[in-house]
Formats: sequence, C-alpha cells, structure tokens
Amino acid sequence: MIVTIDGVAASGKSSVSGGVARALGIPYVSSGLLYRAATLLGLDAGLDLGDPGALLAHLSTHPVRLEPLAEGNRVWQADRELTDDLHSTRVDKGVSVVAAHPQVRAWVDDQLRALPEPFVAEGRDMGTAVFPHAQHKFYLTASARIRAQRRAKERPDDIPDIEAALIRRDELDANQIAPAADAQVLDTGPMTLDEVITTILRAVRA
Ligand SMILES: Nc1ncnc2c1ncn2[C@@H]1O[C@H](COP(=O)(O)OP(=O)(O)O)[C@@H](O)[C@H]1O
Ligand SMILES: Nc1ccn([C@@H]2O[C@H](COP(=O)(O)OP(=O)(O)O)[C@@H](O)[C@H]2O)c(=O)n1
Repeated sequence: MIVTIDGVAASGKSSVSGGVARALGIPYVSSGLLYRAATLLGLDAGLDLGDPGALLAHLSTHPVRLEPLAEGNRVWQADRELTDDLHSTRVDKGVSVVAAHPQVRAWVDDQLRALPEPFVAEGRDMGTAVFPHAQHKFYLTASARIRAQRRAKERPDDIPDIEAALIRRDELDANQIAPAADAQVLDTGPMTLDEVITTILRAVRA
C-alpha cells in the first residue's frame, strides 16, 4: 500500500505524513529531503545550481541515502549526516532551481521507486508522476500567511520574508504541484495537525 500526501510548501506534509505513518505502523518518505540534499551538496561544492550535468556528476561520486524512519527521515552522504543542514534559508532559496532539472527529478524518483511498500510518500508529485497507482492520495493547502506563521516557529526570518519566499517557491514549483485527479484536497488552514491526521486516517481505513 502507498499513501501519497502532496501539497504546497509548509502546508504540513511532513508533520502529517509522520503522524499518519506512525498510526499505521509504516514508514514515511520525504521526497523533498532528497531535493534538499542535492541542493546542499551542490552549494557546498560551489557548483552552479543551474547546471544539471555538474550536479549529477557530483551526486554520482557523492551518493546520498535517505533513511525513511517513521519517527523522522534522515539523510546521509556516506557517513556524514545531512539532515540538520537541509532546512536552512540558503537551501530553501536554491532548491526549486535544482528540482526543476529533469535529470535531478529522475535521480530522486529512482530512489523512491526502489523503496519497499508499504509507506506514506510526501512531496509535490507523489500522487501524480511518481506513484500514480497509489491507493490513497491527499493534497494539502493553506494560505501563504498561515504557512508563513507556522514556519516562522522554525526559521530565524520575519513572517513577511518567509511568506514572500514561500510564494516565490510555490511559483517556481508550479510545474510539479497540482493535485492528482483522484486526490482528496484538504485546506489545513482552519485545522489542527491532529485533525488533519485523523481525517486522513479515517479515509485510509474506510
Ligand atoms: N494543521 C496544522 N496546524 C498547525 N500547525 C501545523 C499544521 N500542520 C503543520 N503545522 C506546523 O507547520 C509547520 C510546517 O509543517 P511541515 O510539516 O514542516 O510542512 P511541509 O512538510 O509541508 O513543509 C510545522 O511547524 C508544523 O508543526
Ligand atoms: N516531490 C517533490 C518534493 C520536493 N520538491 C522540491 O523540493 C523543495 C523542497 O521540498 P520540501 O517538501 O522539503 O519543502 P517544504 O514544503 O517542506 O518547504 C520544493 O520546494 C520543490 O522545489 C519537488 O520538486 N518535488
């Protein structure tokens, strides 16, 4: 069984996926962490993020491993853990450029499709491009202001700056963010995290 949870930036995908996965006793997979890892490695190596050839060459000699644990995904490059460095403002700023390269998308998709079922997969295109055959699909939204207010608790920046950056990233990600035709769309703005998780669990168990 595969459950997909897609949505715009900071809509609650990873928190909700973690809660749903723990309740079901299965792992969840955060696809965005792989795009973030490719971005971090590119930045650290001083590469041009607009050059997919250079990025892919670097990734082939610096393999990245996603550990899809139910209590929180972790990402490794050899024995260096990248997880805590993946949510910085500089990675936020560069990641959409990296994710726009079809070669990078194929690098991520190959890793995701190699994972053994069952799992919850979260990202932008899990229910559309990567796992169109998934049994249960959800798509999370919320206004940019609410998402910025939530994310402000995790970033040092001001709410208006975070909101502008989220809107910019949604625009850059527009090619890969659309709900699957068979996804249930949830506006999480007026909902608590627990309400979102409970709504999804009820639909999956029905
Ligand atoms: N329904 C909700 N109500 C309140 N806060 C939420 C809700 N969903 C997520 N959050 C909080 O918003 C922040 C962003 O959520 P996160 O799961 O990281 O989103 P995403 O994976 O889509 O970027 C986190 O601090 C999370 O705890
Ligand atoms: N399935 C996915 C997941 C992420 N991404 C890219 O990776 C970035 C980071 O994704 P994320 O899910 O970690 O970001 P947040 O929504 O948590 O802020 C997105 O802004 C997209 O550019 C993507 O293109 N496709």
